Amino acid sequence: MSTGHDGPGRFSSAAPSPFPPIEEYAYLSDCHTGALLAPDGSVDWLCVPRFDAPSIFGSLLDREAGTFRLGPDNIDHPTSRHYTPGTNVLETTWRTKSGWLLVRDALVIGPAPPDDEINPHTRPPVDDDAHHLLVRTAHCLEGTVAVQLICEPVFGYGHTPAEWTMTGPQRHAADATGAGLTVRLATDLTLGIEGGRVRARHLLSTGEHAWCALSWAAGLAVPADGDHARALVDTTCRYWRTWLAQARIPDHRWRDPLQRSALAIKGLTYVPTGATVAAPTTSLPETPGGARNWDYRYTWMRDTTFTLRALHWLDLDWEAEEFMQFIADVQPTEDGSLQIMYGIDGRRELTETELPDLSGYAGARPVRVGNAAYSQRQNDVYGAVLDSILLHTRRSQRLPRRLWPLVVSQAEAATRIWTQPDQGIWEARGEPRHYVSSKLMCWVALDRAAKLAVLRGDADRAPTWAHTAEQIRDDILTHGVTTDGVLRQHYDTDALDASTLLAANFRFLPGDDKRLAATVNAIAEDLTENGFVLRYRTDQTDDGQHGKEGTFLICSFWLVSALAHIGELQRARDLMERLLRVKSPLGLYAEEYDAHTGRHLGNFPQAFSHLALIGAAESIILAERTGEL
Ligand SMILES: OC[C@H]1O[C@H](O[C@H]2O[C@H](CO)[C@@H](O)[C@H](O)[C@H]2O)[C@H](O)[C@@H](O)[C@@H]1O
Repeated sequence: MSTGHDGPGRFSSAAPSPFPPIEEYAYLSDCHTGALLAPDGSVDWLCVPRFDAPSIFGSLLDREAGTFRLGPDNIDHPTSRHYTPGTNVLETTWRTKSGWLLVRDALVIGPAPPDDEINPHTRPPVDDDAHHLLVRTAHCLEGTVAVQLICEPVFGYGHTPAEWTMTGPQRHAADATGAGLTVRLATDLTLGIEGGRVRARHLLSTGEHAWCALSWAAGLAVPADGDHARALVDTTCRYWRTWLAQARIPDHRWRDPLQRSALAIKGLTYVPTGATVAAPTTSLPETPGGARNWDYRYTWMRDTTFTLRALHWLDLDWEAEEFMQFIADVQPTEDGSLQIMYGIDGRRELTETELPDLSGYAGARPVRVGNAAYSQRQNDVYGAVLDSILLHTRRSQRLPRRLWPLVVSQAEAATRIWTQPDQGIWEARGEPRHYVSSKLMCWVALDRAAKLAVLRGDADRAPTWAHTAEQIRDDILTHGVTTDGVLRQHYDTDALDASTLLAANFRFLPGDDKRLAATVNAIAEDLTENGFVLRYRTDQTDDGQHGKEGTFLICSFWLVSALAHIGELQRARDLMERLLRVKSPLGLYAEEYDAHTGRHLGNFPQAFSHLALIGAAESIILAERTGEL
């Protein structure tokens, strides 16, 4: 593989980076896998058949690891890009010297009922309707445009170039094979094989259409013709709109970002199991050119349960139903507690390895697959799960019988471990510590478990769990607060940590508590860069990593919620508006934001950022409506 750089993390100053900025990618999803599209019309990331499979288009991580372009010849910058409203279908408009072209891209999912049958109160159609098909249509709006198609898969994360064979007599379909996988490209253009790629070029005039589709479905089913291809794009639009129609999105000036966040989150869901990935990518760097590169294509208990919390507020409850099944089915560890993360199919082992042949995004190495965090002890996980079960129980007015053993085992696990150090919510790879946010989430675990026991009428367990919750609370307020009355990162430091903002989100402390106000203000003043929140200062924290990182978007959104909770509504609104201004051109967020360069950093799009956006908007909107939270 080419490195495209002259040393780790160092690009020649003469040549601009060949990697588009992370925030310029568009995201498509069929709820089995996701694709990232660069502004020039190239699919730079696609793993098939599902999120955690090896990539077939991996240019995101190495410019020679495979790509698939459809767009005008000789022009790289579109005039505009937007999602078809209410969908995860992309529309790109190009203006060339001789004409205008519209390209639509969809990872096909559907069928959905016709628009007039949308009923927000009924369950949507069975939504495992992915076609395992990427459809791309082109329409010349005016003049003439030379359309170029280049499809160059490289299988196994850039390892195995495709071997192409034409299928059928007309050179309108070809199969690419490599690493035990075959995908089929079909089009109305005339294809030519050039080694590991196929290419086509065709002049379209006003009103003319072209299409292509890539299939990895069983039987490699492809559209019959252009009408069918366009109908599949429309089907996909209907699918997303049908899904979105179930949501109760407040009629507020933030309606658009709320909708986009809901669509992004749903697009991170793996429908066969109800699990969500933290992000569809691996190894987009948290430090430019650096080594903080992780694989996020797994389901973290924390990320998913926080996601469900956000979706509940939008009345999107079916996702919680599915995920409850998932957690009831996954295999716990030997002591009965849940792992902190699983594969999207419930797999327990996520062994981390490096792919040394890949250059990494803009030279950021290593590229990792798997995630060693899976075997860590992170004591917040029980609270995240039990909070989610309580919320779900209240919303659905029933506690499914099969979840009760899980409630008991997680409450017992939290009771057993809350006094012990752990790796914390940030998954530090240094020494285990007595993290305040981990203990706070253990309090959440026992507090929510006690409430669930009351709902179930379990008179024995409810008081025991409530008593343990009180013990944890006392312990935190004794050891977890500095002499300035601020919640600290862990018991042996006075350093700040944005995860202590969860004291507001999970109502560990009431809005008028002085310690909460002191913590929120300290974080706003001392843990920010240009007003955006760091999760902690890397020079004050033993996280087992090197190098600085950007501000963490979830932490900035948490600060919005916390400011609203302590009654600082105008400060909350101001920060929310700033955060909305730094969204990507298509309304998406990565994990981090570099407050100095304005660039997004880390995996993209990131569920954490979008779920916290919804939570922050909720805090402000509720406060605006009622004058209280
Ligand atoms: O930066 C260190 C850690 O980064 C990842 O963890 C982060 O992402 C997780 C998924 O969104 C999230 O649950 C966690 O709170 C974040 O700190 C990475 O997965 C870890 O391996 C890594 O140590």
